[in-house]
Amino acid sequence: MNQSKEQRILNFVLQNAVRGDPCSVLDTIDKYCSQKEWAMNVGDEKGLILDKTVEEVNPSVALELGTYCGYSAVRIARLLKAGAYLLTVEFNPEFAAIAKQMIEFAGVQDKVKLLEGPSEEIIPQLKKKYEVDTLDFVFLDHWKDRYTPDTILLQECNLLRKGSVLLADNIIFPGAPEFLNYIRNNPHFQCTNYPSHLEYMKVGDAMEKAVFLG
Ligand SMILES: O=C(NC/C=C/[C@H]1O[C@@H](n2cnc3c(NCCO)ncnc32)[C@H](O)[C@@H]1O)c1cc(-c2ccc(F)cc2)cc(O)c1O
Ligand SMILES: [Mg+2]
Repeated sequence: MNQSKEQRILNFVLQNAVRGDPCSVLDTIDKYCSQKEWAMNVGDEKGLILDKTVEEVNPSVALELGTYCGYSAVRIARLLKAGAYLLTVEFNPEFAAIAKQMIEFAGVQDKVKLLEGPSEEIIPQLKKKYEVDTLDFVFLDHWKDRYTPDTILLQECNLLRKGSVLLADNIIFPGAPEFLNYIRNNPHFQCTNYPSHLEYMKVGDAMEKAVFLG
């Protein structure tokens, strides 16, 4: 059975990156996906916006929706302070298995909890089953039509507190128009747009930051 693209990305990392060095894992994925096979990692350009936001928030508890191969999980986890952790949610078992290996190879496994399942099932379990009080930072990068329902669900589950920061990928391409309309017209969120480019391409894209006002 021939390999998946995601398996090829992982193998390229295992063979070319430095074990325990998150930056080398990120650089190696970016090299593979810009030179050999495009993949939907947040990438190096939008990755810098993600980095700056994570550094600004300095979260104790972070959530990511849509792990995929683990690129942004490694990107976020490498910046977390001692004792802080990232919960990342992925419902495709093949991608989850790849991301697990990616996270372990990068050496950030002690800061990352990979939760396998659909976000709409996992979010309501975060308080009781995963002992979360509130979330300091949320990175949305899963199916674009799920950004809004999951943002509503996070509020319904009392997982956001005054100052919680959401960062959403792909505002322009593939686009999340319904989410943009929801979040920009919601008086409980203060929004900021960060223009950029689609990963590994010259196509325009953007990220949207939304601070929960309580
Ligand atoms: O579609 C994009 N991302 C989706 C990510 C999905 C990942 O997240 C997982 N996932 C999805 N929904 C859920 C869920 N809950 C919701 C469902 O129950 N719960 C848990 N996990 C979930 C999937 O299994 C994948 O691992 C995208 C496309 C382009 C793109 C640009 C240009 C092109 F030409 C083509 C594509 C660029 C990007 O940066 C992109 O992020
Ligand atoms: Mg994306």
